Amino acid sequence: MNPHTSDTFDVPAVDIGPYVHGGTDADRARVTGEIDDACTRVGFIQILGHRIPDDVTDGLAGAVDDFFGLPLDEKKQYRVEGANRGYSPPKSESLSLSLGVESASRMNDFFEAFNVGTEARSFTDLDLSESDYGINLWPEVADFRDRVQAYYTEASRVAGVLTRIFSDALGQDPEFFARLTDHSIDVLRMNNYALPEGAVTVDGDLTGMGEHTDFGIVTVLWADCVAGLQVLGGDGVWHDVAPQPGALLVNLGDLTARITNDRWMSTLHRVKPPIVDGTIQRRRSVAFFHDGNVDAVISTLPEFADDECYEPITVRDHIEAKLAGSRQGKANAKAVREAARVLAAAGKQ
Ligand SMILES: O=C(O)CCC(=O)C(=O)O
Ligand SMILES: [Fe+2]
Repeated sequence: MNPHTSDTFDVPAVDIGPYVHGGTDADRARVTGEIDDACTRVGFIQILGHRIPDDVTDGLAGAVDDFFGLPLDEKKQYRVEGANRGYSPPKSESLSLSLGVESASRMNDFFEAFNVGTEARSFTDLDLSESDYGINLWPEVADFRDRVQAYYTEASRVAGVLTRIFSDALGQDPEFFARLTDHSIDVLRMNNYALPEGAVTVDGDLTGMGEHTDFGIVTVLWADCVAGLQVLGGDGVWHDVAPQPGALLVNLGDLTARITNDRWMSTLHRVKPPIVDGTIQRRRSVAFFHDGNVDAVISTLPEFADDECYEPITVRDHIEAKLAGSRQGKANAKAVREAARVLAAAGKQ
């Protein structure tokens, strides 16, 4: 364990079963109370009772292995310029710039990723632009598409259950989040943290994935059991976090923090995979980002508003500013609150 992290950090576990397969009002009230507590204190939750079948997650992990096992030159054929889709090679992104923290003069994150997501054309009754959503590019890897889509469907279902719980936990009408997400920009990002033996010196700046907050409403994260994910606690210290057996890690994104004026937390996190005998231990994760309708205006609910409220913003404008940071190196000047938290923690690393 990193000497500057601590094992006393608790990511609360919540069994959402009563919202997945039914339960009494009291069971549901227990779930909303626990979710409210976890979102208020931590912003990360271990979710149990999600009922994603093991064979679906096994299929996802196999698809991830098959794709990232391809030679780099082959993977690079799946790059898509200008859209949040396809392959991102190591060191093509710098997540800390999505926060406007000026730590980087080059792209420092060594993760490689493959993104798929919701396409505008799947909403046949709406006039949406593919430039806001993106067209998927599927690699020529046997059964990749079927295996990834099977998991995508499940992750999307779980995100829907979570936002239903959020509506109740925030005392809103049950359809509050459904209205913001009925043509949501959703992206599934498969991450692989691995560099060939001897290929790299992990110096001060190079990192698995730089510190960031997630951009949207909620993220559903599957990760293998290799250490590396670190979460910034309320104590200003980075803590190691791994999923419990059978659990998915869920964290809130910036848009939910805006809706609640930071009563619920969009928590900073980063990935530093362990280095054993000079080699980075391979780690895999798959994040399902549920970001909301491109044209939804995200405003703070009146009951959480105060003098320092966030300005209303469309999902489109918010996501564009964040991606311009991580992908194009344009520091996001609007992430003032998140950047301040990273800088405050810097002295404690
Ligand atoms: O790899 C992980 O555990 C986290 C990945 C992550 O934070 C992200 O993709 O936004
Ligand atoms: Fe993240």
